[in-house]
Amino acid sequence: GTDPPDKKDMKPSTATNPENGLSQILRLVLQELNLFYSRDVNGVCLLYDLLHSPWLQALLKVYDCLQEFKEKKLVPATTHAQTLSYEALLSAHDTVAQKDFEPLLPPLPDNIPDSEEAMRIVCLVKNQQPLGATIKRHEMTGDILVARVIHGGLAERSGLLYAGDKLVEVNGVSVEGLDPEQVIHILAMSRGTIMFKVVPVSAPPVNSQKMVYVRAMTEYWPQEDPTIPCMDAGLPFQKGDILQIVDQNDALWWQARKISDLGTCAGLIPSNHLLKRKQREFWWSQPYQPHTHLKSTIYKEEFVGCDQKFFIAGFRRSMRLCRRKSHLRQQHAGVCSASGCLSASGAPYVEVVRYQRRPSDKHRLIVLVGPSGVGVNELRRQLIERNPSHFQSAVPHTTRSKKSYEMDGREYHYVSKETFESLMYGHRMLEYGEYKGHLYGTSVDSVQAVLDEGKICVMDLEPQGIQIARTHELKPYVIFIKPSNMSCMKQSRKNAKIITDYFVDMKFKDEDLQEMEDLAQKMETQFGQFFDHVIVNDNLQDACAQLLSAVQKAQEEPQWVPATWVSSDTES
Ligand SMILES: Nc1ncnc2c1ncn2[C@@H]1O[C@H](COP(=O)(O)OP(=O)(O)OP(=O)(O)O)[C@@H](O)[C@H]1O
Repeated sequence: GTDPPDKKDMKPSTATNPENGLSQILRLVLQELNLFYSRDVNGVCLLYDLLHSPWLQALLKVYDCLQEFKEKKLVPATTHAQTLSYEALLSAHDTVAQKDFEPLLPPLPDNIPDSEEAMRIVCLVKNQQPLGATIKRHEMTGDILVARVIHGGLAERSGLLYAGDKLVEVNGVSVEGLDPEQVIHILAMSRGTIMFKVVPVSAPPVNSQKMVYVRAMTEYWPQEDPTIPCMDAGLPFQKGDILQIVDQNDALWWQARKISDLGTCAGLIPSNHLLKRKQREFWWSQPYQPHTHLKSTIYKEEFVGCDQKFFIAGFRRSMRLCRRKSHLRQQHAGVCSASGCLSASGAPYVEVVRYQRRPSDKHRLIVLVGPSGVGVNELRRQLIERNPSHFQSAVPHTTRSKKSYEMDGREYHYVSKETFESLMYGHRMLEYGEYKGHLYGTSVDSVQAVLDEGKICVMDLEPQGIQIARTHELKPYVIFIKPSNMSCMKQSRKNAKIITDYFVDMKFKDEDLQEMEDLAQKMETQFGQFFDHVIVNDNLQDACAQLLSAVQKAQEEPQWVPATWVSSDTES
């Protein structure tokens, strides 16, 4: 026949690629044999089958691999391994591979009753984590029942314990007549394998609900809630946390995980209904505390930013003072309850979905919120200044008359009181207030006008206005500008001046900084659930860079938004 493949072909670089070497040769031989096979040459079929056999191919691959390692100078991992040969390694591998590492379970007890099918023996191997099930005593029968099985816990993963199963024995000890605490004690004392004898619940609960994600509009601390069925199983959360609700079977206690911690076992949280009830009870239990007036004497000058045409709108002194005044009024009136502001509907949880803005969608409104003097306007100004053709403020409305140097639609939209009020009562004003006998405010339409131009509208809003802005048409992304700690603020605001009503620039006093810190804390407590992002404004440059990056992410990356914002888009 044909010449064997020459030596050069037979010595391919096995050291670099074990796919070559002998396997390569085998492939070549097979190719050639294929020619004979089709011509039906005697004995060729036999040889063909032999060379095709999987064991020979596998053997050759092993040989190639060994050859590759033979050429390398292998360094033993430990001194003990120095004397190991390949054979010893392979034999060790085989011994380990053949071993059964499943836990050795104790034999089933002999005294299983006749009604055997009514009992289930469940063996769980306890490790560091909790068993992930809670128990309770049946009020009438006194039976110890599995109250709930926590998602992602050991019991749930075993698939052998269900809520409603009746516990008969734990590690051979009858639980009849015992308190749940005594059973817990037995469990706590047990190590390794725990054997439960249970009477299975007749119809194990099926969780047919779809998994939902919610934003917590309030905070919850299981340690402070004496009504939680099992404190250790509770999931604490803060305002604004995104939770994955995995089980809503119980009307009072749901099971949830934080999206920042999805790998863990779920925890108990009060259901929507229960949490609402708790908040009502808390609210009524609070003694009446009139809100203290926030003394704020920092007033800014009328002509700030007047010479810089692109950010004239929304930076004017009257507008800012009016905004501040309205904030003080609302604080004084106690618009938000002591238990904190919830969503517009008062729901403690709001269903959310991931929203990714498509390039054809309008930009999301960027709302900056922060205590007076923290630098909201400074940051907004710097952002717009960076790229005025991309970022813009909304032009506010006012009922005051236009000054000679002003232009309608540039500094303000100058409108009559009637027009202003019709916008107000028609819920077209995101914020409004009165200053020196005139009305000032920013309308939804002004914001829309910026968005319609394909720009990003950046506005400064008092926190009370956030809820009004939270609509599917604006899809606001709220950034909280927060002061850093007092000592840092003293340092960073050393040369900063605040413009007062008296046309004299003044340095920040310690009281101003303290007031800012207190107000920031109040804002976070009352409105933290609405904040999509928080920036600490210590170093101005850093804060500007963070703002730019947050604004870009808000527009380009998926974000959690209320589900209604997205479903309204689909419907319209
Ligand atoms: N990180 C910072 N470092 C130093 N100075 C700052 C910083 N941020 C802001 N400032 C200065 O602090 C002063 C107050 O800031 P700004 O006018 O932006 O306050 P504001 O939050 O808009 O308050 P208001 O509600 O009174 O309008 C300004 O002079 C500003 O330049």
